[in-house]
Amino acid sequence: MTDLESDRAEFRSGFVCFVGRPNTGKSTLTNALVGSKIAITSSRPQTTRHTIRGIVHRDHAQLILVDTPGLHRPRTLLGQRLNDLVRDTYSEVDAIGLCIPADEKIGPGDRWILEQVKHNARGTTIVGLVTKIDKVSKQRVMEQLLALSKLLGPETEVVPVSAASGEQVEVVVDVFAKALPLGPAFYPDGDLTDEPEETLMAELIREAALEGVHDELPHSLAVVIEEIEPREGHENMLDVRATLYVERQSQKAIVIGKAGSRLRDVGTAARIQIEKLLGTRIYLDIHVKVAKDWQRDPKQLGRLGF
Ligand SMILES: Nc1nc2c(ncn2[C@@H]2O[C@H](COP(=O)(O)OP(=O)(O)OP(=O)(O)O)[C@@H](O)[C@H]2O)c(=O)[nH]1
Repeated sequence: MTDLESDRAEFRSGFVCFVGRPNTGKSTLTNALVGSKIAITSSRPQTTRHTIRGIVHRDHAQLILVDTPGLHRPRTLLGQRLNDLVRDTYSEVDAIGLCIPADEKIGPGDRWILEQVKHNARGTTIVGLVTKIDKVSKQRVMEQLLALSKLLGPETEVVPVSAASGEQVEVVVDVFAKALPLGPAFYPDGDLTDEPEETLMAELIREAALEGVHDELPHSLAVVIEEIEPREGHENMLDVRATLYVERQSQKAIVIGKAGSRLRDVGTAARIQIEKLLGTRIYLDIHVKVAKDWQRDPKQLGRLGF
């Protein structure tokens, strides 16, 4: 065998997802691994909605990261569909990373998620990840690694990592790579995500609209990209028209703000992110509409892409 052939014979590729309570650093770790902002992150829990794949290319492996929304008790049809989606994801991946932040005690929520994973993905490799290690002392990291190892059992690997500082990120890649089946890459080098750009644009607008708002909004907010067109008379500039759906008039007022000031800020923040994503200037026009109880209405859910 030539060197190249033996390299190919050793190549591994497959699907990985990170699970854990809200705010445990799953999206940030995804971004650190992929090296580009593709999954939404925010300081607020439960903002990750769509199954977004980021692709990690290395000489010896390709990891396709599937970012799932957090599991939670379903109270609406949307909640139910999100949970179904998460469970399907568990059973389809090759390896699952259970994220536990270094600065929080392991609790019933973590144990419940582990039960769900074990129940829905028998035989799938589980890796324990102690995240945010930059936030605590080495001693505390050690204690958390031991606690997690005790929870997962002696056969399961546990890895400390900080997505913020980058410490151990490559170790995480290697540990997951080992868990993947031998086989060629699924995606050509250079592809970061197979989500259509429209979905990513909608996510960026949603993320900007959620920044700094209170608990009730996250699940009441959906964004649809209505139209993308080249701007007339402007080379290299796009007109993007988006609709931001809320469920109630009161939420519309929150999103728009006094004399439209908040919506303007949301538009600016989203525009900057979308321009980075597309590498071109855009003119972003966001309309806010009330779609009453869209979370409970199958027809509206379908239209909004759920
Ligand atoms: N210091 C530090 N903060 C981190 C690290 N990783 C994530 N964070 C912060 O923790 C918060 C939550 O991170 P996310 O990546 O959004 O968490 P998540 O698990 O995807 O959250 P959900 O989408 O709600 O499920 C954010 O404020 C991040 O900036 C890390 O390695 N170090």
